[in-house]
Amino acid sequence: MASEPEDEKRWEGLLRKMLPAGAPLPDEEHLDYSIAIEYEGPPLPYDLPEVDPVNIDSLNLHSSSVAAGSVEAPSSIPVASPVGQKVSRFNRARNGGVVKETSRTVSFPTPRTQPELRNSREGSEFEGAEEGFISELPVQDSNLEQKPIGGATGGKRAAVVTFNEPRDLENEGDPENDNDGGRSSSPQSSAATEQVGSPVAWASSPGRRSSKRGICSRCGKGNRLKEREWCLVCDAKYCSNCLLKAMGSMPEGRKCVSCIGQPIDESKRSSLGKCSRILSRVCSPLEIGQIMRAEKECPANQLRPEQLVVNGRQLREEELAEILGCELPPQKLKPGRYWYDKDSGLWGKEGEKPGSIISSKLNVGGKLRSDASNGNTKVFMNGREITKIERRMLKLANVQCPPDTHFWVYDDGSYEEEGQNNIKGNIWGKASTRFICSLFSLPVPSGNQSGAKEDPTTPSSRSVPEYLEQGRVQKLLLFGLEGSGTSTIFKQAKLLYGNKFTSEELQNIRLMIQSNMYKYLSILLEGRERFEEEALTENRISLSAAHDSPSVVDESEQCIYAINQRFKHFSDWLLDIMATGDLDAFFPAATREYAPIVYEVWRDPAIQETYKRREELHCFPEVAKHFLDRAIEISSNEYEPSETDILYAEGVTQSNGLASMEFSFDDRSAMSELYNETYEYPLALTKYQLIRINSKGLSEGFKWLEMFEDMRAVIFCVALSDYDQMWADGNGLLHNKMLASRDLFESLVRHPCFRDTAFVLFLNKYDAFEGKINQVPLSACEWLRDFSPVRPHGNNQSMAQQAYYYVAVKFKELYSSITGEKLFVAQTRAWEGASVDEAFKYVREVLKWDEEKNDNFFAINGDDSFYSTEMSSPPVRQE
Ligand SMILES: Nc1nc2c(ncn2[C@@H]2O[C@H](COP(=O)(O)OP(=O)(O)OP(=O)(O)O)[C@@H](O)[C@H]2O)c(=O)[nH]1
Ligand SMILES: [Mg+2]
Repeated sequence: MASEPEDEKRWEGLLRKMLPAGAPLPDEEHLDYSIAIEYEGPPLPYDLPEVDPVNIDSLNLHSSSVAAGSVEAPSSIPVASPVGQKVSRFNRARNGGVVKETSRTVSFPTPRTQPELRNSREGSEFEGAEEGFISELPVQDSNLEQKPIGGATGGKRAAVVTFNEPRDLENEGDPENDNDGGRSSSPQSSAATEQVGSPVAWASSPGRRSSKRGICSRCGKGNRLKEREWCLVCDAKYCSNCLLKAMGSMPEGRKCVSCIGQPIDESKRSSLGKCSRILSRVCSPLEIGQIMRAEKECPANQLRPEQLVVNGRQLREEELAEILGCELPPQKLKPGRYWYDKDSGLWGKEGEKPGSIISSKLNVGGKLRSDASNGNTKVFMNGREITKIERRMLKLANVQCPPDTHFWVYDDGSYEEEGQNNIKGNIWGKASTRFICSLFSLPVPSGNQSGAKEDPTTPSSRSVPEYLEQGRVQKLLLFGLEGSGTSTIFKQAKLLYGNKFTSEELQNIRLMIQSNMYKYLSILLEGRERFEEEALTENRISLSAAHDSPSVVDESEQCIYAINQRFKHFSDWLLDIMATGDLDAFFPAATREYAPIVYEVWRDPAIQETYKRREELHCFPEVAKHFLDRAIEISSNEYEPSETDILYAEGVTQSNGLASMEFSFDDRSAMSELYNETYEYPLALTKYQLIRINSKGLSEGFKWLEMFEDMRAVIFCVALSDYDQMWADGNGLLHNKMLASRDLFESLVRHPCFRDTAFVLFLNKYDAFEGKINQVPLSACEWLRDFSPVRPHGNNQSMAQQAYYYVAVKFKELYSSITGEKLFVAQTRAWEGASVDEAFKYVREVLKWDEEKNDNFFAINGDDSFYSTEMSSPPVRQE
């Protein structure tokens, strides 16, 4: 850890660099807070106001009007200064386009000057130097940032989750106000409210971080892309150069020297003890270890009992100690109002479904109330009326729960009806129930607590404990119209990110492959019948035209689509089975028995002729050949699907199409790679849970979607090559498949569950699209009929690219017309691992940017026309 003398040395060195050679070092008291500005821009169409060198406040400065290309004379220059500070240099050069701060000498920021400093940051935030870089990353809507955070404009969620009333409503909605808004919601004011003893006062306030962006509170230098370290108490933040000077030896973790001893800003509690990248650059791992420990353990940063209300009663000192000291305490406890069921150990935020299961039998807070979680199901668990989602989970777990049922649930999950003294079972006993709980963010007891034996081969039981730590897993819902490629993408992600297929899953996939083989063959046989009939009819017509009499030739002999009697019997048998939907009844027994004939039929010239016309066959997938060529091998008992087979097998699971996996990847973003940031200190990896649902499962009016309300993002998958395909809806009506995809997408975007959820569009099957676009015009889909490609060299690639962008833009326009937000688009070829990997990394970037947008850390000011910018910028990902 840097000692104080070392700090001093560093500081001295800094000052010496700033001062003219040989100048004496001023003592701290006499340091000026001075600003030097250089304007490097083209001649301005107005004159910069004369500056009173003594009092920069005479300028009445605002931001935003001076930027490259701005022609409107601003009433002011984008610089404001601390009240009453001297200007040492104010330099106006006129040969560039931006106002740029060149140097500052600063004194220690005192608590009084920090909020004032924030004003001065506004000016230099649009430096514009990184435009090229920005275009490589998901660019945010420039209009977005002007929206009030969480305002009524349909804006997305603020990144900081609150479950109490915000402290300062006035400032919260208005980022502009936030120049001093930080002050009104500053720790000082929270400390004052705290005296009143209301935990509400400690709620996180989404507005508080608003407009501070990337300007260092100490040196005033700004760069919207560089990271800053925030003080845990106040709104000040520091660049890597100023961090150590401003925060000293950090005896209570990351706090300005002047904030030491003060309670932390509760919205930052979740970052306690988590090292940031910037800190890992300026301190050694040993120092970081000490700082992080101090941050987590020092008394000033601890929760206080009065900040927690449990079952309607504020906690006492010893109760807080009991909760924090128990075997299974609530994770990431924040100030607020909670309910606690001491019999089952269920714990949740007041008015909400249970969030976790903690140790039972703790004597804390008041008595559990029936309306604790605001349920309205008339089903009661230990006296609490449960929520709808809990009731659904119980139903799926086969627990009978008609209205007016009163359960008694114990901490091991066993339950009985009240007054019956007869244990009926264990709610969380089955792996499937725990799986459902994990999908719907309902807690399950941890392994040793539930006593339930976990089957280590099921994905659910392996991953469930991870979900207990709420907030660590980002849920991604993967969805799309039938055949769009969601299961291929899911499996690809599973292979990519180290999730092994369990033996049960492999067995499922094997059966799927074997049964699909018969499906493919039946499509061919049906097509063959049709082609044969057509050929014969044509033949008859031409013969009768030629001879003016009915033909006497044996027609079937001549037709290329004719098959022999044995195959004909087999064909009739198979098509009958397929028609009755009874295929599964024959498996797996029939698999081996019929394998030789399947292979023979497939090799038959009539079937090969039919295969040549596969484009005319409804729902005949490209992968069919891959499997039919190996019919005998696939049908054998020893067959184990290879990775390619797994990918090509259509589907993930045989049953309901619901599949889930957890993964994480290196958290370094493209940004950090570009900045050559090194990770000397291990950073926590973000975990993702990818949930894939089958669109067929949604036939009941999207009822299921309600279960997925807490998704971090929806990944909507569209097969690009579907633009000329037809698709039959539930009523058998045929629609263009791209249109059907669009409509499905629209219903999802409009669905209330996803109002605050980011969307990423995967435009899949680019390979098939590339192959098709020159044969079939994009206008085969009426929605895309306005596509008018430029044909510079008539080359396929550029045509496919143009068409791809066009489709992307159509979806983006649709999305933005509904939400006012930007849709992010990635191109995928699900069969290629690298392509899927890139797409998921893109999702990771989008989520980071989405978070930052909500935090309003970075203000991105960009031109946002769909055609000019988007065609070259990554909201549509380029390959
Ligand atoms: N050419 C090509 N085919 C693909 C691609 N992605 C998936 N497919 C194939 O398209 C077909 C449908 O893909 P699936 O992953 O099963 O699609 P899905 O969304 O799961 O569809 P359902 O299972 O019907 O709900 C399969 O035969 C895949 O092998 C791709 O990028 N290019
Ligand atoms: Mg599938």
